[in-house]
Amino acid sequence: MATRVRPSSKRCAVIGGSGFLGRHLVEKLLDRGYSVSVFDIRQSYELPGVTFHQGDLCDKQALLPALKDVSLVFHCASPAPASDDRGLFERVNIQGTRTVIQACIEAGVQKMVLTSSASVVFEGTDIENGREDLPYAKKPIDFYTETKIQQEKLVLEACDKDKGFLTVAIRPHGIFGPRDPQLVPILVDTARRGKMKFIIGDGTNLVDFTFVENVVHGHILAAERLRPDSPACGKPYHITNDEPIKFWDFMSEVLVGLGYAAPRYHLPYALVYGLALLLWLLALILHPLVSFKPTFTPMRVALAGTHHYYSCDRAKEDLGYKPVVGLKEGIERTVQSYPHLRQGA
Ligand SMILES: NC(=O)c1ccc[n+]([C@@H]2O[C@H](COP(=O)([O-])OP(=O)(O)OC[C@H]3O[C@@H](n4cnc5c(N)ncnc54)[C@H](O)[C@@H]3O)[C@@H](O)[C@H]2O)c1
Ligand SMILES: CC(C)CCC[C@@H](C)[C@H]1CC[C@H]2C3=C(CC[C@]12C)[C@@]1(C)CC[C@H](O)[C@@H](C(=O)O)[C@@H]1CC3
Repeated sequence: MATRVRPSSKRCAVIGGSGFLGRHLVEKLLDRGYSVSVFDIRQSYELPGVTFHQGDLCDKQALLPALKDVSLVFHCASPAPASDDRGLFERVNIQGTRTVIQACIEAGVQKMVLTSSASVVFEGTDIENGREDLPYAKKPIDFYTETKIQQEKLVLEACDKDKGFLTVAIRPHGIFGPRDPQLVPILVDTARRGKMKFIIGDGTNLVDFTFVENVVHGHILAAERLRPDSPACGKPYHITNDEPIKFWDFMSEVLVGLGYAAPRYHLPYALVYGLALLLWLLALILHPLVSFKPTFTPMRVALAGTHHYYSCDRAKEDLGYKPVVGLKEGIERTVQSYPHLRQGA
């Protein structure tokens, strides 16, 4: 009888490895002596020690070669939240994740770490020091969040010690850092269009922003601690900088660091949220005739005007997690990394 070769524990695959978080994760894995397969719908760089497989994660036949001899899979692919395309989110985050799980089991993968999001419990109202036992949002604030909830449930439910397939989910919040295509570029674009003069609400709401290297550290700890006897099996973990900051202080530090003025004038939260909702509805109704994407979506306004910070005590206790880069240093390194987004550049 042919014996199955057990994949080497230092061989892993990163699905979504061409993305912002994915590439930082790949770089750290290489530093730690892993050999890495990247599976992504696009290839955005080349690195020695990395094998690229280009394809859609909804296609099992395309995935299987990337998972050959791999014992550990990180799944950090998702369509960008700004696309707000319900069909795409459902296809990739829900059906695609089912396909990823099936492909992993078929390929003999032993561990899977999902990048989920702390937003799976966020409904647009205050969350202060939220723990992982908060219920999933009953009314998720957008299609992205709705499908991230389904995705997390699928992955955690697939954890099966008897079959030797272990899963865990990492829930980061507000990832920022060099090469981020989202937070800093959108912020600067909004400032350049003269729309970052206003503070939504009283400006005292506390939020987690998490430097990308801390998120990577949380993923690797989870992967390395995931064993049949570990409390991490089938569980979600918040990973943050553990330094909640006022949302508008964070925005101001980044803007000022890049040479733009900090927002100064206050607008009532309910007014801005109502306007954002109206604009979102208008964009939906007019979609077949004209296409426009409002900057201030209900999700962004809710994130800008409420408390949303999370406890990472569970990650500290079960995974030995501790942030490796403080918020101040993270902001400085991020600002330095965007010379092309400076005022006047
Ligand atoms: N950026 C944040 O603030 C944040 C916070 C919490 C959670 N997350 C989660 O982290 C993960 C990574 O996010 P990111 O910010 O690096 O995004 P990103 O857009 O930079 O990376 C996502 C990657 O997924 C790939 N991808 C998308 N659809 C695919 C498909 N059908 N098949 C194969 N590859 C596909 C993209 O090409 C891209 O390279 C996502 O799951 C996201 O939900 C992000
Ligand atoms: C126009 C201004 C009011 C705000 C400009 C900055 C925003 C573009 C970002 C501020 C907080 C960010 C954020 C996300 C996207 C970009 C912001 C809205 C996420 C929604 C991206 C997806 C993640 O899963 C969410 C998470 O749980 O971490 C992010 C939350 C913060």
